[in-house]
Amino acid sequence: MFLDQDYLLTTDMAKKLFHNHAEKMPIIDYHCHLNPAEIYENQNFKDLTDAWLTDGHHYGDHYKWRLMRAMGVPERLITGDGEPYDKFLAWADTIEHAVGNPLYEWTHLELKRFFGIDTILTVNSAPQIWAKANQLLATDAFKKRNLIKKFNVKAVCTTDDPIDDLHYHELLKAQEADNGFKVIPAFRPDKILNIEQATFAGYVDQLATVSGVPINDFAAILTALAQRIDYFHQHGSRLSDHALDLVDYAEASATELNQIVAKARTGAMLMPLEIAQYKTALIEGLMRIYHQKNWTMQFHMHAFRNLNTDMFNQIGADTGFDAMTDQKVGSAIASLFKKMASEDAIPKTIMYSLNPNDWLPLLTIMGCYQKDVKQKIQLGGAWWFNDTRTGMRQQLTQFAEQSLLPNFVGMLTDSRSFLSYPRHEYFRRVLCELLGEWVERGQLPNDEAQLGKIVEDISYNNAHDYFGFFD
Ligand SMILES: O=C(O)[C@@H](O)[C@H](O)[C@H](O)C(=O)CO
Repeated sequence: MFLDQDYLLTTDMAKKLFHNHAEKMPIIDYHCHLNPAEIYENQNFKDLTDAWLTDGHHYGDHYKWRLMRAMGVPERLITGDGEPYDKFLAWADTIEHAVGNPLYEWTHLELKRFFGIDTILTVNSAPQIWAKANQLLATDAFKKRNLIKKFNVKAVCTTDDPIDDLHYHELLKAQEADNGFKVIPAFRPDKILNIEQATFAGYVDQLATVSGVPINDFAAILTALAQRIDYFHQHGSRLSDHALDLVDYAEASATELNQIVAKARTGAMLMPLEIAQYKTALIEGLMRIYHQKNWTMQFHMHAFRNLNTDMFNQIGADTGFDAMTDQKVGSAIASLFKKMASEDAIPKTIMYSLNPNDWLPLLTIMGCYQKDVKQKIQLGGAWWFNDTRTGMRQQLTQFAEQSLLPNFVGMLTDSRSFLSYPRHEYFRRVLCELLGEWVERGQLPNDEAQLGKIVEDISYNNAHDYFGFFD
């Protein structure tokens, strides 16, 4: 039956693995886009539209927005100034047509798990669901921090700019014992990496001011970033994240790098080679620092961002107008890791690619550099457009076929919504379903104890041990 207790659990072993092992495990959500200020302010959502579709801070769920556009919903009812109930009704109409899309299951899982609503969301059922959900959203139990607590979340990693003062992380640290979960900043230096962006010159000046490091050459950029990494480390950070939309590798001398930085700071257009040389050197410099501090580095690769120029100009980035690129990744990543391995300066690394065709090349390259730490280098969970049962099964299967799946640090929400924690349940069900199938085919022993330990480790224990957030 739809989303019943054995949903996705197609074998006896799958049922045992989920109900006896996965279900009880806490959550470490090590990559998301929740706003730390919103976590600290701990308000209630105004209504289900505020919680699901947009919270006014432009932190809305663009996964939903994308589907609404496919339904022909006018933009005013998506990111515009439409009435909240009209936006919700448009979402109800959209979700009726989202069969086979994970958002159909996620939406109804969220209604079940947060609100106790088993009714299927349709245009006809929308009024009653709107009324019941909004009534609950107004209660203390639905304050934003309580939504996190409800799912036994032990750590939330936000995505933060190097010049952020982490003020809200400091305030939340003081309340950590009461909250029962950590809010940990992840160091996301996209703005200093993206030298081709018009914002680069101004951002370098901001970085110099915040770090107190005068920046007159390339080396000073890394010195300033090292200072900010220390600041993040003092605030509990142990994790960085890089959006590498294109992945190129090109070496350069110190003189060439200084010339590239100087040229970029004038606002001049750079050549592709210059961009690749700068980004290669910056990533290498950061890898040395991360390795020295025992941090984990994440690469989010091959997003084709902001493909609708008109909409980007109107409502900005991360609004549902992205895709995946088909650039080949292997040679650049192999060159980078070969260079850094020669210096023994590869940090713990999790690599995600938006294009699943990259996963096998990446897994084979990772196998060349595993060292010292259990599963030091990992293929990241099925990301964004791959955050589906199909994508998860492929990522888990290829991870297992090329390396050691029991060492995987598991899933993350990567979400802007406080209601997304059932995505961990969805992932854990897919994992248990897959392991159960392997047992049924005789590929694995029918050993609940052995497989149950693996499920508990992938669900929580591996992330706890790998990231060092609790050390
Ligand atoms: O971290 C990223 O670059 C992506 O996750 C990006 O933020 C995207 O908007 C997203 O949230 C996909 O889930």
